[in-house]
Amino acid sequence: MVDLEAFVRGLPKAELHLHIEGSLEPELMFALAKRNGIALPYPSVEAVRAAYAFSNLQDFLDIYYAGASVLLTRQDFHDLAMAYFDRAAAEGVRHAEIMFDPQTHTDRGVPFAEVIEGLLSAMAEAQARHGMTSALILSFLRHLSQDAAFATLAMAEPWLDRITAVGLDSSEVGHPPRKFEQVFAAAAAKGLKRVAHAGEEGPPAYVYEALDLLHVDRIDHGNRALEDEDLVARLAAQGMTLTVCPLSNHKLCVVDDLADHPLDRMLALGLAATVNSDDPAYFGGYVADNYLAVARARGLSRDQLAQLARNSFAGSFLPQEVIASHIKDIDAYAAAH
Ligand SMILES: Nc1ncnc2[nH]cnc12
Ligand SMILES: [Zn+2]
Repeated sequence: MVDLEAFVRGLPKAELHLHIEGSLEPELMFALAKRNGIALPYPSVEAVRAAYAFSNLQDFLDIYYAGASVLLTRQDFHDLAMAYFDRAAAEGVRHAEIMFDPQTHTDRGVPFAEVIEGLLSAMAEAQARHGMTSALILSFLRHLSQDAAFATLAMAEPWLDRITAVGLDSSEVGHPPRKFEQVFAAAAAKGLKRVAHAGEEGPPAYVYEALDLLHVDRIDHGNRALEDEDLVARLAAQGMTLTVCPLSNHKLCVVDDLADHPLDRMLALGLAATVNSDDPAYFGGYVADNYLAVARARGLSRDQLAQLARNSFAGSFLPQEVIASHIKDIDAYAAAH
């Protein structure tokens, strides 16, 4: 029997909650800053890492947006995404649905085309190099206006056939899903799927709004849904996928201690929970690290880990027959290990 780490790394997985800007490692941040002649407010890679101590979501977001300022050209976005795909492929990720925040870049004068063309070329290379499939989720920044989100959707128009879904991220409290009801309806009318961060720091009411007003296909995080029994029952009955991010939850103080993480409680309640890395360069681990950390902290069984991996494909936007084939691979892997 292989050890737990080897089991987790070999387990076929999909990653459903990954901000590509959050995979910018300090080493690449420095390399891109140099390439683009940008001065960073940190003297070294070690100083950047030392700054990654957060007491809440906003603390993190301030540093995350500052870090993204080194990304200027399509080559930068390509290199960023390739670094993620290479790492993810090496730890058993067969499919990744990655979020990107166009407004973080277009508001600095970086053309939308530079961002998306760099990401799309990396996605094609990941398929060729690793046989890894991927999809793009265009995320609106919720601290900005719905009009700004509409302008972003308009910019994306020439690429809509290569964008799978829209998402909603950034500062949650004070920016409820209802603020984006019309732009999500417009995205749905264009055939896009919908996801939204809800219940990370925001109350259960925001999860209800994501369901009832944004008509989401997945909830990103969803931790605070556990405060409302009726909501839990509804999410379970609907089979709504929750993209849970254990190391992020710990680093952003959504949970005080990983030993108190509710992941296995979610599974026991019948929720379709999955494990994801959110912003791996900032939170200290990629997806396998998240599986491992929560498995150790909560004493999860290999059956539970395999269930989480099945949930990741079942909650993806892949065609049903492709999902079924990945789940067959997980069944065979779990039986053999
Ligand atoms: N965990 C998170 N919550 C909200 N917005 C984000 N943007 C990047 N990571 C995020
Ligand atoms: Zn996130």
